[in-house]
Amino acid sequence: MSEAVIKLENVNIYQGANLVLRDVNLQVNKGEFVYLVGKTGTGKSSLLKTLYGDLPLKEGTGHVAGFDLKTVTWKTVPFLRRTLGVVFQDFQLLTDRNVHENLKFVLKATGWTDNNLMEAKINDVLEKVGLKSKGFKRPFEMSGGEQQRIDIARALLNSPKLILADEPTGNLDPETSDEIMQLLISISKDYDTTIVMATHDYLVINKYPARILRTEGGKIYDSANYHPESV
Ligand SMILES: Nc1ncnc2c1ncn2[C@@H]1O[C@H](COP(=O)(O)OP(=O)(O)OP(=O)(O)O)[C@@H](O)[C@H]1O
Repeated sequence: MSEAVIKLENVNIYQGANLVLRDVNLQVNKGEFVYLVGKTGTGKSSLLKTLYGDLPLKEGTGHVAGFDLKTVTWKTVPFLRRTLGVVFQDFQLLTDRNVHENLKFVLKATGWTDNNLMEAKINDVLEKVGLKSKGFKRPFEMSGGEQQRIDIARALLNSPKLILADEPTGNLDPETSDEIMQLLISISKDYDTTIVMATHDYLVINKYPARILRTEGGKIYDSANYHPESV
């Protein structure tokens, strides 16, 4: 049987008093790659924030990577975040440290203490993203595509079950976007990692077709529920 990494039932998502998405029922399984599309302001980021515990779940039930979103508090949210990797459009790397130091900072902040294990892990993730020789560089000495790879390397540090990516190709040229997509897809395949990727990039979606969640008019439409033969 497929293992659910995300399961939302009858969820209503609010920003303040505003109901942004209503009656969300969604299951995403281990190793699945899913796009999240929709016009600006229709709730893509709000959904992602709910999944990583940045927006509290007020109505409905939700489970992410084994965590019950209803019971996640400010005390337990760091544990949820450790089982997730989050990748943003703007890379959010520390500019005063080189790549290696950026990655080590995250490992220490998430409870790693053994220096040898940390070094091995940093090597591992840099190799996966194809930047093994760039550990000494600072973020501003790297191209946008390289910075995005580092951001992905950072997301991989704690071997996440789920990666949430908010427009990871948003600032990149088509060729570099393509390379980042190939990297994300290979991560999903090689590590059986579930990936949910918010994007406006239809070039990417057409080239790498996958299940699509679309936010529109306060609802989520799921291509997995679309069966033309039953219409
Ligand atoms: N911090 C906030 N406080 C109040 N309302 C917010 C907040 N963040 C977003 N909203 C509102 O919630 C709705 C959904 O926003 P959200 O950022 O989830 O959309 P989005 O689909 O991710 O948009 P984009 O494609 O521009 O990133 C919008 O009406 C927005 O104005």
